[in-house]
Amino acid sequence: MTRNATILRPMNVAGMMSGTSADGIDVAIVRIAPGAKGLRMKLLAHHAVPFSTSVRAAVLAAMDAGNISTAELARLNWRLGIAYADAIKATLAEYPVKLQLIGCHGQTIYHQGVPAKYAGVKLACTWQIGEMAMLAAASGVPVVSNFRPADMVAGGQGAPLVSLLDFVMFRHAGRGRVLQNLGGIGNLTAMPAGASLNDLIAFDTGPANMLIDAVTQSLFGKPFDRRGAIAARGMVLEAVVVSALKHPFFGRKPPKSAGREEFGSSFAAQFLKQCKAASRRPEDAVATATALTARSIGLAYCRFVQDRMEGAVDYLLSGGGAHNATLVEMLSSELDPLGCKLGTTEDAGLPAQTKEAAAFGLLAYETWHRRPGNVPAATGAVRSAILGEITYA
Ligand SMILES: Nc1ncnc2c1ncn2[C@@H]1O[C@H](COP(=O)(O)OP(=O)(O)OP(=O)(O)O)[C@@H](O)[C@H]1O
Ligand SMILES: CC(=O)N[C@H]1[C@@H]2OC[C@@H](O2)[C@@H](O)[C@@H]1O[C@H](C)C(=O)O
Repeated sequence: MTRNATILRPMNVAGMMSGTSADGIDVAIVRIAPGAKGLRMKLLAHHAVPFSTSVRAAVLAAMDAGNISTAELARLNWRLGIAYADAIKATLAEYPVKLQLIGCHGQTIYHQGVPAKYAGVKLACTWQIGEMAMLAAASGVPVVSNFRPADMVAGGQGAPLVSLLDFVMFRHAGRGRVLQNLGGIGNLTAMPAGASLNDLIAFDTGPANMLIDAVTQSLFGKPFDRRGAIAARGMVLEAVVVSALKHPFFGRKPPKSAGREEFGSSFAAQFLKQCKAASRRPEDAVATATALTARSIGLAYCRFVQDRMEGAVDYLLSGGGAHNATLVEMLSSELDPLGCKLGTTEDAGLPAQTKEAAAFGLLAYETWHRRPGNVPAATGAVRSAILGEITYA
């Protein structure tokens, strides 16, 4: 397959995402083709491959690490390369699609979207790891990866990048739409009815499942609160929610991005301490973490989005948190009174668990055609940029 800067060709592209929850790798194979009104995308296959316990532990340790050896990072980089290679092989064994390209996000182990002083200069930085030579060799097709730095060099926060897919797949001429992903971190893309790419509002909303997972693991020894069953039995500790919402991230104006750096182990430890001081029932802590996610999203919508939307608004959820019934119910209590009709991306054609992976398929397609993939209105970049680098098979 040769690369062509001007002629867009239909392609089968696999997007691969392993996110801040560190639960595993989502693979979405999409058919992307030019159409009269822009690109058209169709989901051909989706496969989720969980990380093994040891890989998950290594990823979490690297993400929350104050201290990690270079040797450990190098090994993890290669181990993740093997995990991505295994994930694409498993997907293609189940869905034998003729692939032409892969877009692999890699695993974020550090993200600092805002410049800070380091070694005599101010810089922002981000790092997604996973040895892509493994993935290219295993799949036999070129792999686009390392999407975030080019946006940051253009003055953006390097995130969120999913906004382009939100625009391509979900914009609506007559209805406002908010796309809310509920991964480890939550993010939203808001599009007023008939919006152009420059009219988007997009930013990270704070923790989605990250805190719920940490609290559930610590108090119940389970990696997540399946369907929100534990939270449903608990009572929300209002004072703890109010205190947690004082974290400066929530009040900061977009563009903004977050990660375990803000809402990882030390935030969870402090939150748990407050919950334990307020109640002896562990399910109350899970309910309170779930309420914090819902409340922070409601507040973000009020503060940064509502003014820009007119008329009916579809609020479409995606990501693993869309399966948490208690979280969805709490979100509904926050958002219904603000005129938002809650649904999932599935209602508009893309299953909740596939959206982020599909986004990296689209971004790879754009890079392959030497077209920009960032949305400056979302990341805060001063210009658009072609994202990523290519590893050939
Ligand atoms: N059935 C379920 N019930 C409740 N929660 C669930 C369920 N399935 C998944 N989740 C939650 O979704 C999380 C994974 O979501 P997802 O894969 O969308 O996140 P991610 O891609 O790792 O994160 P990010 O989008 O921040 O990069 C799990 O850690 C869990 O908390
Ligand atoms: C640095 C990084 O990996 N950020 C992720 C993370 O997970 C969710 C949220 O924080 C989002 O900003 C981003 O991922 C999605 C795919 C994005 O860039 O749109």
